[in-house]
Amino acid sequence: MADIRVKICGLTRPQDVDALVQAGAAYAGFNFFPKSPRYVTPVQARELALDCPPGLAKVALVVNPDDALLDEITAIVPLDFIQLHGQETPERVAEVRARYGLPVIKAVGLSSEDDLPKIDAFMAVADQLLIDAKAPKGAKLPGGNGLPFDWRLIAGRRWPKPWLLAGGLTADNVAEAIAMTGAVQVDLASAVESAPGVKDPAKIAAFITAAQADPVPRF
Ligand SMILES: O=C(O)c1ccccc1NCC(=O)[C@H](O)[C@H](O)COP(=O)(O)O
Repeated sequence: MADIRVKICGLTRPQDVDALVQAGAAYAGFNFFPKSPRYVTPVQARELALDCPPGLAKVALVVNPDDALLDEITAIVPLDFIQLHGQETPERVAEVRARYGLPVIKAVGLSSEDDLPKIDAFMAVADQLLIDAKAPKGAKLPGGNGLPFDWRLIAGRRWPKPWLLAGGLTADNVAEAIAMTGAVQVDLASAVESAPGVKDPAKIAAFITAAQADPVPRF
């Protein structure tokens, strides 16, 4: 079994936490973006986070949050990471890290080579990066759109900090995505749902099995 760590984003119900634990996920993401079908209030997230056992890291996903929102969330939700998934600057990433004393995962959206310099800029200040597909123009959500980016953009690249591959990953394509990019951590939201915001335990288990399957040797 390959040592691939899986983050599932957008849990909304207690049974979602159970499904992650059963399947062996490494990270559970709680989404605080109000327009998302995966949105949870801080009070709901607290209940879910309290159900997470040690070994399942709890991540708060926020989009361009002000301090008031982060104060509200961090006051009641036990967290292991803050994930910044908007247009935050490197300076804001550093500020959030310092103010809340939590490691920050910064999402970076890619659609072309022009986006690659952002990776180095955020590597310098964030604890981890989440390398995702850039949301299409006019999309309602800045992430969680179920769309992959061209993995060849990052094939063969290596960075000094941990990172997660995201964007349109499914049980059918995750092995190829890992083989092409060298990712050891992967993140997804939509492909493990039966409807937007409703996680499906069978899809979660199938995805994690596929992600952690030993790679087929290529001759
Ligand atoms: O999932 C959302 O609804 C969402 C809303 C606003 C900002 C980010 C959001 N998701 C971020 C994630 O970390 C997703 O897991 C990532 O973008 C991959 O999503 P998917 O392509 O659906 O697997």
